[in-house]
Amino acid sequence: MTGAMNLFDSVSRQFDEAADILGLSQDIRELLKIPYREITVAMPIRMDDGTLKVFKGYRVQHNGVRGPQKGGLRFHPDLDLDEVRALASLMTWKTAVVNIPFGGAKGGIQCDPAKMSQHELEMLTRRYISKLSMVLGPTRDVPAPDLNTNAQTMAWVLDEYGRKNGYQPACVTGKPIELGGSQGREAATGKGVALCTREAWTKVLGKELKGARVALQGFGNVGGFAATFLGEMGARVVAVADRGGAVRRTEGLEVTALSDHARRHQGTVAGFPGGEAFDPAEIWAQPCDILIPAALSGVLTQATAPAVTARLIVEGASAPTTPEADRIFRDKGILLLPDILANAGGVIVSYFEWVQNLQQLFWTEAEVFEKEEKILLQSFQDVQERVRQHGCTWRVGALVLALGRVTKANSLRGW
Ligand SMILES: NC(=O)C1=CN([C@@H]2O[C@H](COP(=O)(O)OP(=O)(O)OC[C@H]3O[C@@H](n4cnc5c(N)ncnc54)[C@H](O)[C@@H]3O)[C@@H](O)[C@H]2O)C=CC1
Ligand SMILES: O=C(O)CCC(=O)C(=O)O
Repeated sequence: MTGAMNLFDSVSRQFDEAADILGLSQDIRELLKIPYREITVAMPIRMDDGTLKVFKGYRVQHNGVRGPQKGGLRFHPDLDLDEVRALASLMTWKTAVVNIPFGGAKGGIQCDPAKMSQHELEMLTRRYISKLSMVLGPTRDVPAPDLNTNAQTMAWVLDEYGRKNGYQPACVTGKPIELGGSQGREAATGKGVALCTREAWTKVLGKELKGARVALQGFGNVGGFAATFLGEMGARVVAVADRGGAVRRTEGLEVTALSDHARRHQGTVAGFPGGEAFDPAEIWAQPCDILIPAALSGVLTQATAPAVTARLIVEGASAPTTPEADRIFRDKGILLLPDILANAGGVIVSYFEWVQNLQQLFWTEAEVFEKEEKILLQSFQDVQERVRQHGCTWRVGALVLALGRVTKANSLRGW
């Protein structure tokens, strides 16, 4: 989805920039780049109309030197092994940036959930987990929600894993509260995006958040909650695009009404009466101060980046920016907060969910949000320190921090 360069090459290029700063040797680079394990599974499913369809699923466990491997499960028609590999490596760096005791993994199924029934999705999720359960588990690899998956999907994961292994709620995070999920996990990623946006906008750029114009691609779990929290902080959400359409309003969209509309219209903002419709492909050119990609990978490219007028970009999505677009933003003086910091709120609260499950404890939402903010703000400062020290971008600064922690763990283990 990144054009000429595949996503893993693109992520590897970013890795090399940070590895150069740290002076990492070729063998250590190889050790850190090559995933521990990559699995492809074929899943035959009897569809509701009686036909048999074979789906492809993937799980890449990139690195487990700092703890069990951790990362989401995504459903998308264009998903392939290369994309999952790239996203798995980003999880290793993300858990290291925020210093939680996990490695990195990612998985998914090549399917279009918009064209499938709940029953078909349940069968497919169960088949996927049944094929992979021997490499999953609370101390091995712990899945979570990602693009087009949610708490219900994680409930099926819990149930299917439990068939072979007994009831182990810590085997998956992002579960419904009723099944041992954590308060605050659903909103956690969007909350983290909003907190990072606030820190960068007010403390790094020295601007007022009240009235600042925000445009978002994606209004699902990440984009929807990010918009809600930023609205509460006084920002103006002026444009939102999703798979179904796009709406804008210079004076600011009413975010609560927009969320209600999306809930009642198959998750899309299309047709919202409180704004003007526009072509979703035009989202990057919308006049705004803060731009938040919160949907797909590889969407900010050499072709789309020149149109961006924002002063700050906050990556809610995983890997939305290609290296070419990164360069364009740097040259234009646009500050970009990378995914491995900006959207880490989700995995931070997944860590809290795992901890609560292992201890059979339940924390309140206020406790969860307070702890999330503490870790995220510390990580923000840690990255900022690397940026100052090396005069680099925030992406490279975050990677320098992460690679430092992972290589240290490697060497302590004797590698
Ligand atoms: N859910 C989580 O906790 C985390 C998610 N992320 C990342 O955030 C991104 C979004 O994930 P979620 O919000 O969980 O997914 P979601 O499935 O809840 O929402 C996805 C949103 O993207 C929109 N979208 C899909 N295709 C589109 C297209 N072609 N053009 C424009 N919009 C499109 C959908 O309409 C929807 O609004 C992904 O890149 C994911 O990796 C990162 C960290 C954690
Ligand atoms: O909550 C988690 O474990 C990981 C979510 C995820 O896939 C991500 O942060 O990109």
